Amino acid sequence: SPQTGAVQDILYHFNLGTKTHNLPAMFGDIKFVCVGGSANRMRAFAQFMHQELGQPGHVDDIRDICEETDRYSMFKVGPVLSVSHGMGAPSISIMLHELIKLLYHSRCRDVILFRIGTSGGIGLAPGTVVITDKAVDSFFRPQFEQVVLGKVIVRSTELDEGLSKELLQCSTELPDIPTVIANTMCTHDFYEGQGRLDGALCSFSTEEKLEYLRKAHEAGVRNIEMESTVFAAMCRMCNLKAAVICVTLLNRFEGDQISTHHDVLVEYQQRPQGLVAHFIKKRLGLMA
Ligand SMILES: O=P(O)(O)O[C@H]1O[C@H](CO)[C@@H](O)[C@H]1O
Ligand SMILES: O=c1cc[nH]c(=O)[nH]1
Repeated sequence: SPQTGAVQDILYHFNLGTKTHNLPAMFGDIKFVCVGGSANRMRAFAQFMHQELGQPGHVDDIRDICEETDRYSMFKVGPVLSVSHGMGAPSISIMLHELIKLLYHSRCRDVILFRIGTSGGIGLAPGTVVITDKAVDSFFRPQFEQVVLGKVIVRSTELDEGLSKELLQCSTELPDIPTVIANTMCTHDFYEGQGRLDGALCSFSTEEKLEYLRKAHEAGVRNIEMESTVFAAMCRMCNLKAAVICVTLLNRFEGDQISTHHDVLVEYQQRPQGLVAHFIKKRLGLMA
């Protein structure tokens, strides 16, 4: 970008900057970045990684690097950065602009990014982990459209196939993480945008909903969430290896409401985290 070499760069939503912080000293050793919607999940993931990597100190001492702002949360555990991105494309897009600049200013090399999230499944048992093959839009196209200067720019959402396969291999080495590689549909809404009948507004019938989900299934889509296309597109444009790993909370052929018990949902959310932790430990040569 023409501006990243400027005298000062302020990463406003992180409350970090090149003049105020020694970014290479703070982040220069980062090799893995994990992102997900919720700040609490990303804190829990950092605490989990702290244990998994046998880091010194107490988990309760892992502080939110962005605590001065409540837009995003960020935690660092050795070579792993865990960052929240909120819900939807605009929120993750802003975060990724600043994250990618942070990695650039910190002179990080060979970083892998993972989105560890939740999703609605299509024809899968709840709790199944989906590693994204193609991230597709609501028309099942593997692309992300961004309006720039009043014009639509179309970017490819292709992800790293080798990385996805390596993650699938990791899932076979762990107990109780049913995992598939499949297409993920990214929408701009949780309710009507995902064909839900239970929003404040609904403009279609049950049969029309099911027909859309069937079409998605035919296009190889097995889960629906709200950030994968922009995440894939931005990482690809910046030559960063990336993967999307989301657990399904329900089977959308069977309903719209997420009525599963809270404890079960918490366990489901830990599945992508366990998978990525296993991958990271293998990459770091920490497996027995
Ligand atoms: O589990 P996270 O990462 O929050 O992501 C999913 O959950 C949110 C909707 O509940 C959307 O942001 C969707 O993409
Ligand atoms: O159905 C779901 C569940 C989680 N996240 C989504 O975007 N959709």
